[in-house]
Order: sequence, then structure tokens, then C-alpha cells
Amino acid sequence: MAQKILLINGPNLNLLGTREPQIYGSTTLNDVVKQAKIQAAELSIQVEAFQSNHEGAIVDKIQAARGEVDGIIINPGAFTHTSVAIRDALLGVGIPFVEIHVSNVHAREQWRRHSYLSDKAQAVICGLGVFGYTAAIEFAAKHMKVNAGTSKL
Ligand SMILES: O=C1C[C@@](O)(C(=O)O)C[C@@H](O)[C@@H]1O
Repeated sequence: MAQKILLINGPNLNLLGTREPQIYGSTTLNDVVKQAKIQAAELSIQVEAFQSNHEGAIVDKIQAARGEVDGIIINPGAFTHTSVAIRDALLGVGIPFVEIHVSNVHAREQWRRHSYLSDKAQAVICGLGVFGYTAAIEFAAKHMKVNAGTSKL
């Protein structure tokens, strides 16, 4: 069965490309998802994309992914800094995940430096712009496979 990766984008990432372009760039989420699908086809894996502005919807999606996907790539948006519920959902389903941020959250407001997910993530990508998604998918294709070990070493 083809390796399957779930790509989750949280609140306001539907505005990517038009939202604060000096911080997030001009590529839209639609472009990101299209590129992710092309990349996935090249890597012979499947990528399912999901975006929601609602914390509970993201928790539901993570719960539904149990036993269905090999790994999760998540840009939790502002929920990064607030959501115990998303942390608990990711830990509850036991699916390895990569946390990604388009911007360098460490070079911005102090409160953006704290993440409820980073200490449990397999990897954290930030500040690469939307290229971070490409990097995350390549990493996931190589290292996030159920039954093939998840070690990146
Ligand atoms: O919505 C976002 C986007 C973000 O996750 C990023 O991709 O850089 C960074 C978060 O601090 C912010 O709330």
C-alpha cells in the first residue's frame, strides 16, 4: 500500500499568499497543495491535504487518521502557541509528525517561540518559507513509514 501522509494547515493558512506577504510570501495554499501533490506523485506516495480554522475540526481529523496514515505534517498556525488539545490528539493517536512554520517564529514576537508541539515532533521546520512543505514531504517520504521504522538515522 502506498505510503500516506496527512498535511494539516491550521487557522488563517487559507489566507497564505495574501496574508502579510512580507512575512509569509506570495504563494497561496492552493499552490502549496498542488505542488505537494506533484511531489507526492514523483515520490510514489499519497498526500492528503486538510485545512481548518477550527481547533476541534483539526482534533477530529487527527483522530480519524489513526491507523490510516504513516505520518502527519502540520502547520498548526496560531494553535501552535495555544493548543493542548492538538498536542494531546497527536500524542493520543501515536502518529509521528513534523511541525512546520512558513516564517521563522523565533525571529518574531517572544510568545511565538513557545510551541505545544515541538518537544514531541519528529522534526520542526521553520523559516524556509513555503519550501518548508517541500522539505517536510521529502523527509516524510524517506522517514515516516509505518512498519519500516521511523528512525531518521
Ligand atoms: O498562523 C501562523 C503561521 C505560522 O505557523 C507560520 O507558518 O509561520 C506561525 C504562527 O505563529 C502563526 O500564528
